[in-house]
Amino acid sequence: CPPVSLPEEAEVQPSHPVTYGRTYYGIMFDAGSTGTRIHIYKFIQKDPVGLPVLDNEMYHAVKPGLSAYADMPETGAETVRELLRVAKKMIPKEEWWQTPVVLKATAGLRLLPEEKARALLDEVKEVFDESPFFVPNNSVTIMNGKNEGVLAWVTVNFLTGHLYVHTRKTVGILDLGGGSTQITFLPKSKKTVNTAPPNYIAHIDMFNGTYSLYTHSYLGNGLIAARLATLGALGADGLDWKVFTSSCLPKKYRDDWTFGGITYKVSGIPDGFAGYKLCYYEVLRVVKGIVHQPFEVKGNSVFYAFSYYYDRAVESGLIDGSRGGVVEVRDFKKRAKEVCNKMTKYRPISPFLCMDMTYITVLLKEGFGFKDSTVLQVEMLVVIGWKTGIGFIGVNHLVIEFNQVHECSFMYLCLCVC
Ligand SMILES: Nc1ncnc2c1ncn2[C@@H]1O[C@H](COP(=O)(O)OP(=O)(O)O)[C@@H](O)[C@H]1O
Repeated sequence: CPPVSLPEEAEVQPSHPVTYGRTYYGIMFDAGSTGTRIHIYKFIQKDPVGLPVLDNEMYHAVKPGLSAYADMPETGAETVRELLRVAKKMIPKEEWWQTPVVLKATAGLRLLPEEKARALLDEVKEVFDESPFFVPNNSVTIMNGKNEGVLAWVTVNFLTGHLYVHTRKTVGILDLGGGSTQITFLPKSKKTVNTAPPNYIAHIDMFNGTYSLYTHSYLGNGLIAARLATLGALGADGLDWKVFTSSCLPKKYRDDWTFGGITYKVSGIPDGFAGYKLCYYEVLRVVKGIVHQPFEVKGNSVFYAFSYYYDRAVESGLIDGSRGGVVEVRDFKKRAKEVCNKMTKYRPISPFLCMDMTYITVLLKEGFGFKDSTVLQVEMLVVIGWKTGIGFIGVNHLVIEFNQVHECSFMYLCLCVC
């Protein structure tokens, strides 16, 4: 039973290879804060007037992300070169020259000083230029947070069958990355739009209409960046000797922990206290006064939550990893309390599980202002190319054509590899 319903007009393509028609390939890199991922697509154009459809996707990932190489941009770009080797193996040689290669970086590079991010992008561009693939203009860029949120919204609403002409009933999205977190939904009430900071409203053109979405990307509020902020390690000096402590960590825990290429000494508070309550107040500082509460979020909208919401919900046993599941905000809170108050039991999973679960709880409740009873659909979004909108998306094992919405004028949706 697929976890999402199909759009009414959607036609699911059989997964067996189609052997006729013209074949195209496309390469998309998702340069996230915690890893760099390559998606290699094979498209087949069945008839000369139609859009190409997805026949196959190949995926490969490396850790850490590009931002870990902030001081060694050439080494960072080498990770991209390695991944391009995979593409060379997968794509027939005679197709290389017309296979576009694109890289979109997200929060990891947004968090770096501009000149360091620039150096990384330049090195990657050089690797692209040296490759036999087709390098379109602006093929190596940082995607802005607004587009990241909007694309995720388009993706999930397409998959859940909410994207059609005159659509009104849609679902919201909550994406928790390593460096940033995004919230996007289509407000039902005017008050949500009028009370939001103006730059939180994105106007998108779809199906010859304009939709005003509430969307924001909070840079530094991704799960891993929030750990640093909770520990007070964000932008700190004296990293050689300082030990960053937290009551969200097991008392006897002490280790080196690396994020974004920087290593931090972190520990619990050996002769102090650990547990949910103290942890709650520690992580509250990372959220309070930073995250805006949209007027409407207290209502009954449906939200899909993915990325680290999904990862942690699975790890803490809230949902089944193969199916995803429906949870209420209070379930995250209940599980956070349990994990924090029984840290030794959960330590083998991750010493950070208490901090992470508490952060998720605080972000949802104190940050966005969700009620305990708000229902979240927590899914693994195996998104194929959502960041470039190349056009095909899958949730769990379901892969759907995206190109029936091509009549829209939304640029990402309309971008196709041809
Ligand atoms: N192809 C993918 N399919 C499903 N989840 C993914 C994929 N790529 C990344 N993720 C999830 O995204 C999260 C990490 O986000 P990341 O992209 O590294 O951070 P950011 O968006 O803040 O730069 C993790 O929860 C990871 O499981």
